[in-house]
Amino acid sequence: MVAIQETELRQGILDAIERAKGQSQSVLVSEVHKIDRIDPFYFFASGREKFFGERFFWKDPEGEDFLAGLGICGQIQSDQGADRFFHVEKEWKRFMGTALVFNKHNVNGTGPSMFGGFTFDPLKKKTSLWSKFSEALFHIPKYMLTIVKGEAYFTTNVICTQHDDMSLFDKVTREREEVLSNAGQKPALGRLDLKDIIEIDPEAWKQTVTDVVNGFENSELKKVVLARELRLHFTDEVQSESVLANLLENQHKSFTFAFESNGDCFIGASPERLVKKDGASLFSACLAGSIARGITPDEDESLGEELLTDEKNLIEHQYVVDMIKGAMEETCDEVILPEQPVLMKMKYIQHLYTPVIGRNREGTSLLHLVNRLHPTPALGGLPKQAAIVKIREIEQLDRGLYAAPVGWMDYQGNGEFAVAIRSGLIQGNEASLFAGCGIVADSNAESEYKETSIKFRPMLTALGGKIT
Ligand SMILES: C=C(O[C@H]1C=CC=C(C(=O)O)[C@@H]1O)C(=O)O
Ligand SMILES: [Mg+2]
Repeated sequence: MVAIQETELRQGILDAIERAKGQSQSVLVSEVHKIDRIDPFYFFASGREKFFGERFFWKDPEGEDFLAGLGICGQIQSDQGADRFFHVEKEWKRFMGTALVFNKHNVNGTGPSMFGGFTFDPLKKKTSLWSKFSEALFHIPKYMLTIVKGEAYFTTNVICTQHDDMSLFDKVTREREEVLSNAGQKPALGRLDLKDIIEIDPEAWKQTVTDVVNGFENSELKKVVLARELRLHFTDEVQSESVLANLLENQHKSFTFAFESNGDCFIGASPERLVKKDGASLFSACLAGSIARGITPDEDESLGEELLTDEKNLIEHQYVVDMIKGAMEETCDEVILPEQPVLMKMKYIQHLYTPVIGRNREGTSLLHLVNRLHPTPALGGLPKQAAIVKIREIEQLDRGLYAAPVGWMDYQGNGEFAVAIRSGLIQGNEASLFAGCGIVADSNAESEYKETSIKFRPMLTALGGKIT
């Protein structure tokens, strides 16, 4: 069992209550301890009973960084369209401006941090599907486990108001002990009993692809990413833990995430980084252009070769490279990227991949970069604004957080956002899965349809579906 012996929390809470009285606003106290390693998945799962609907999980593709949060001690949200990035940034700064932080460890993702995301397009008409998520939604957890390079850190966040007294300290330390004593236990996972899969209007989707291709000639548009949806029904309630366990087992080289809000859970295993900030170092990625994996090593290699030389996929990819390079150059002194894409091989699919590294000029925040980059032409299209408008008009789908920035930021401004593809929304005993592909002048509706079918596989299999 992991125990926390020494704590500065008592004094912190005392000071924060005083501060809250003086300022007539609530004050966050955050304390970080280095602890013996706990499995972050066990930690997430251990919160089911007490914190269901208030949890998040995050793993980076290298499997080096994990964040898992239980409980919500603060929330930042916005349903405004245009300035939601700015709003979240402003609220976060306001929160952090008064916070008392006890953190001896200079490690990203420890101390006060928020986890969440921005929907793909706040101006798209919202359906009931995404009613549990705002256009921008971030949670500051009560308890957070951070694993960085094998070392474990535990953050306790407490909000103190002018009306609190020291009974708050007793309450928090008792709850924290309980959280830590449950956290190391292997969870019992529920069965996933998938009843049926409804493919939402595939013929209409193919027709839309053909219409977009035919429309390119007389328009400024060069690329539009179109997505489609599967609706799944289960015999029983789907436990996000079971899905997450399957994703962690099978999708190693992915950002694996789960984000709960009001009982629904957005979950996925995405190969695509939007942007990571570590001090002045920035990392982004261009990921577009796809082909299946081969059954034999020879077939796999020749499919990879085909992708690396295929004109249509190279164009689809190059649009993304040009946009990300241009955006990074605006805020970086130096931007480094290889001249040619390489292959990124995932379990069921291979992609063209160009990593981008930059040195950030001082003052550019992570959320500014997220705003500037989203959506890249791997998710929206080119030109950016015209593509978003086109998708808004013709796509028969409420994307919500699909293809949108999902990730975390800490109180020092470091953090990471993935592009939430290969993802789905779990709602009781139903789920919606989403997959899209980049439509360019040389696209063919049938082969784009097949490409989306492959892209459904990671989530479909994680939910107990069969590979077709
Ligand atoms: C939009 C998706 O994939 C994007 C990322 C990689 C490759 C893509 C492609 O080749 O079309 C897409 O741009 C998705 O998986 O839903
Ligand atoms: Mg494609």
